[in-house]
Amino acid sequence: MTRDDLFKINAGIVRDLVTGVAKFCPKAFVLVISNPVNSTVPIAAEVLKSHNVFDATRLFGVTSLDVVRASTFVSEVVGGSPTDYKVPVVGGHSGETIVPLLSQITPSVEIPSDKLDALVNRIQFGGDEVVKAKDGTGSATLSMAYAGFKFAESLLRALGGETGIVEPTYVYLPGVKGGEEVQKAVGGLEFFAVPVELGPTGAVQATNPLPQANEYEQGLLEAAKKGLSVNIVKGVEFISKL
Ligand SMILES: NC(=O)c1ccc[n+]([C@@H]2O[C@H](COP(=O)([O-])OP(=O)(O)OC[C@H]3O[C@@H](n4cnc5c(N)ncnc54)[C@H](O)[C@@H]3O)[C@@H](O)[C@H]2O)c1
Ligand SMILES: O=C(O)C[C@H](O)C(=O)O
Repeated sequence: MTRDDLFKINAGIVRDLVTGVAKFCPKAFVLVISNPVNSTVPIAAEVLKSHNVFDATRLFGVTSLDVVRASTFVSEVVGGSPTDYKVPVVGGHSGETIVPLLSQITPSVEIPSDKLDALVNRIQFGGDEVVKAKDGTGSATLSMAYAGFKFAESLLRALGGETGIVEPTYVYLPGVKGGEEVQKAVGGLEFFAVPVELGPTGAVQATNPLPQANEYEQGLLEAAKKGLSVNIVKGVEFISKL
């Protein structure tokens, strides 16, 4: 089962939960982790829009697990510990829409060219690997819990006034400061995951790491854009065609 296969079940669940948010707690911060995140976040946005309570700075798709996996798999290739590396991962949260920017790892590391394709593939399809191994009994539940906790904790710290907190997250670009620049760089897509600075009001500033992407990463981005545009339309139409 792919994340997209989950659409049929989860689209309605997310729609109904977010309808509750729109009606009863419209100022809530909504962190969507249910798959397919690429489509469930657009569904949440459409529901909130239809109730005239949409604020893009309060809606987040949780993509932290891709960054957790990326730093883990990078450390397996170059040595050290996962916590030694910060790997920007942009795009979406499924297969080829997950784009690790390995040229921007900090501290900078050299990935041997004969290991590059396999490493990128493992980062993109690590979640599918787990789903397949669990054979119908769920997904990467514990790592998802860790990723969800990590993101929620960062947001709570930022809401509490701590500064300089940046997390990767899948956001509605036109509604977040700095998002329009990213949107231009991704051919007009409305949703895309980039590192976002969190603050007392939610998403305060999206950063755009795309201009520094190398040729290899530009190729990955092209494939991601195609996949994402289909996923986003699917989410939006699920609500607009009701
Ligand atoms: N974004 C990520 O990084 C990430 C990572 C892993 C899994 N996921 C997604 O998280 C979701 C949960 O994964 P899991 O492995 O824990 O699945 P799971 O099947 O183990 O658990 C799903 C839970 O949802 C409950 N549920 C079903 N319908 C519901 C409803 N209408 N309202 C409220 N709860 C309902 C079920 O009772 C069950 O406890 C899936 O959509 C999965 O794809 C996301
Ligand atoms: O639930 C899935 O399909 C996989 C999950 O999104 C993951 O990244 O582990």
